[in-house]
Amino acid sequence: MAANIIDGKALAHKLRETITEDVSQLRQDGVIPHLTVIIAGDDPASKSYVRGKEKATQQTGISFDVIDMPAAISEKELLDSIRELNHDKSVHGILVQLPLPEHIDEQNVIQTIHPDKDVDGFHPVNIGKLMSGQATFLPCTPYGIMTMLEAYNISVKGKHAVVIGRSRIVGRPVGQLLLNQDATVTYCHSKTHQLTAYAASADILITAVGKANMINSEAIKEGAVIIDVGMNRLDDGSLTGDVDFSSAAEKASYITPVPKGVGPMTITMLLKNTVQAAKGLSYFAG
Ligand SMILES: Nc1nc(=O)c2c([nH]1)NC[C@@H]1CN(c3ccc(C(=O)N[C@@H](CCC(=O)O)C(=O)O)cc3)C=[N+]21
Repeated sequence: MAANIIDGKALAHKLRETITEDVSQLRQDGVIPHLTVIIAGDDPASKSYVRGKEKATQQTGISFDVIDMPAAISEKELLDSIRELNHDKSVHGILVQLPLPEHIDEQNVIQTIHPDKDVDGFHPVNIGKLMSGQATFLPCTPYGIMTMLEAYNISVKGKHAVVIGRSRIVGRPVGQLLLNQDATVTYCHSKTHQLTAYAASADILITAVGKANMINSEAIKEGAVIIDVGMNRLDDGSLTGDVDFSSAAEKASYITPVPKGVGPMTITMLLKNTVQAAKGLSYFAG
C-alpha cells in the first residue's frame, strides 16, 4: 500500500483562513486578540520557533509581542512579569517558550500563568479539565493531531492507538484525547520492553520521541495511520521526524510528513486558542 500523505501545511492554511475571519470579526467588535510570548535566553531553535509564531499571528491579524529575557533572568523576575500579564486586560494569551534555562522551575512558571490565558493548555487546572472532559484550552500539538485525524475522516473509535512518548506536552494529553474518542490507548516510552511489538500492533501510531528514524517499516502494521511528532534537526540542517518516512509510507494508509505535518498544525491551534481566549471561551474536550 502507498500511504496517503496528511498535509498538515495545507490544512493549517485552510484553518488559518477561518481564524483570520474570526479575528476580523473580533476587531470589528472592538476586541484585538493579543498573544504575548516570553522567551528566556537565546537558543537558536527557540528563537526560530518564536519567529514562526510571530509570522503566523501577523498573517491572521492577531496582535503579538515577545518579551526577550536574558538567560540569567531570575525565576522571581520571570514570575513577576507573568503576573503583570495576567492582570493586563489587553493580553489574551500568554506563552512561555520552553525549554527554560535550567535554574528556572518550569512547573512554577506554568502554574503562574492564569488558566484563562494559558493558550498552551499546560496549566494543571487545564490538564485537570481535559482529564475530566470539561471545556478547556487543549494543548496545541495534541489538538492539532486530533484536528488532522478529523479532517481526513479517520475515526479512532475502537482502534488501537499506540503513543510513543509520555511527555506532559504531547504524549500524555494526546493519549487522553484519543481515549475520549473511544480509542484503546497504549502508552510506550523509553523503558518499554518489546517496543517494536507494541508499535507493530497499532492501528494509529503516534511518535513523540525526538530520535531521527527510530521507527521503520518493521514496527508498522499494514494500513496503519502514522502521526510523526518528532522534530529532529540533522547535521546537514534538515528536519526529520521519528519515523523513517519512505519505508513507513509503503505500509501505512496515512502518514504525516516532517516538516509540513504536525508542526504547522501546532501553531494553527495556538492561533485558535488565542482567538478563543479573546472571546473568553474555551473548548469542550469531548
Ligand atoms: N511553550 C511552548 N509551546 C510550544 O508550542 C512549543 C514550545 N514551548 N517549545 C518548542 C516547541 C516546538 N514547537 C514547534 C511548533 C511548530 C513547528 C513547525 O511549524 N515546524 C515546521 C518546520 C519549521 C522549520 O523548518 O524549522 C514544520 O514542521 O513544517 C515546530 C516546532 C512548539 N513548541
